[in-house]
Amino acid sequence: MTQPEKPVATRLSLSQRPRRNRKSDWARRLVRETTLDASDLIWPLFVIEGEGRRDAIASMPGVFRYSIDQATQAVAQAAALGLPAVALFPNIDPGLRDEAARAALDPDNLVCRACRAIKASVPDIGLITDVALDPYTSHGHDGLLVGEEIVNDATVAVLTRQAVIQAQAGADVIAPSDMMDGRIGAIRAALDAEGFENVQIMSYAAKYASAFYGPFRDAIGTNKTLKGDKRTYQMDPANTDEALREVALDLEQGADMVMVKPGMPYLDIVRRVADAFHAPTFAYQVSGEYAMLTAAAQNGWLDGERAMMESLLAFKRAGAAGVLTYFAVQAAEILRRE
Ligand SMILES: NCC(=O)CCC(=O)O
Ligand SMILES: [Mg+2]
Repeated sequence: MTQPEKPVATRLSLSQRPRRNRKSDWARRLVRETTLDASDLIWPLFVIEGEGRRDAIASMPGVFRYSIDQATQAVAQAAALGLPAVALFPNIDPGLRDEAARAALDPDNLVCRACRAIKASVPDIGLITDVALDPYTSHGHDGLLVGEEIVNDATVAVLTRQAVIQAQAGADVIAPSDMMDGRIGAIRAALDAEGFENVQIMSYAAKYASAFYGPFRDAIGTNKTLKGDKRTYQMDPANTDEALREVALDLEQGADMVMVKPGMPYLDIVRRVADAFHAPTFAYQVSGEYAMLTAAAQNGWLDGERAMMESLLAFKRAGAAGVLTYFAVQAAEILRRE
């Protein structure tokens, strides 16, 4: 066999060598365009009745449903790590779910009690509550079901009341995730009329009918009850201009912040929304995204920490002001260490 010839290197005459700016850690830090900070992260957490409970969620390893006492402790820890806000999602007793979502309007429901407890012991963290009916309906939909239809305007009337009750319980930010038309304006008017003009609205403005919500439905217990799908109110994953129209409407109606959901598969939408409106734009890295990354890491197929931090940075690079992520506490711990 003949020996392969050794290639002869000639020095290329290049005026630009982009690798120069990558040659060392300090050089990379010097030219870095995007940074990630604990202040960019919002932690969604699940609450459940009882005491001393931290129930594991099988499809979301490392995520728990907390009874109010445990949630309060967990939120105190989140505040100490510098997280600016948490978002509460209740797992309501199945016996309290009905067609009319009555428990959503009970000022002593799980979420309202959790708000009061958290506000009393961790006053300096932002408290975001979810406005939608899915945790409270027997059919698992975000709105009222009449025949086969999720009825818009009657649902908005309930959501408006739900928002006021949450504000009364101490919520700092109302986050409607239901995708009914006109709910932002109706909620803004009701909050103002009740003296809550300083309560913010973070609108789930472009929320897609996505397969990536599966583990969340395990967490709040709607996977088994949900009848049909949510395609008559959540957006078609094929659409992008429509997201801009949805965001425009919510901003006109009084949204202070807007959200795109899911996150990673929709970074193009985040970028378009951020560029078009220059309004605080958030992304929700949803349960299915968390589950994928965590499962791959647990199998040793991904470096979990690096993949997590890279995914969070990607939201910032796409133009997001911040990210709702189940990784918030883990990521904040890493950021503190660095
Ligand atoms: N309204 C909140 C959600 O639907 C969250 C979905 C997820 O994390 O999969
Ligand atoms: Mg809308």
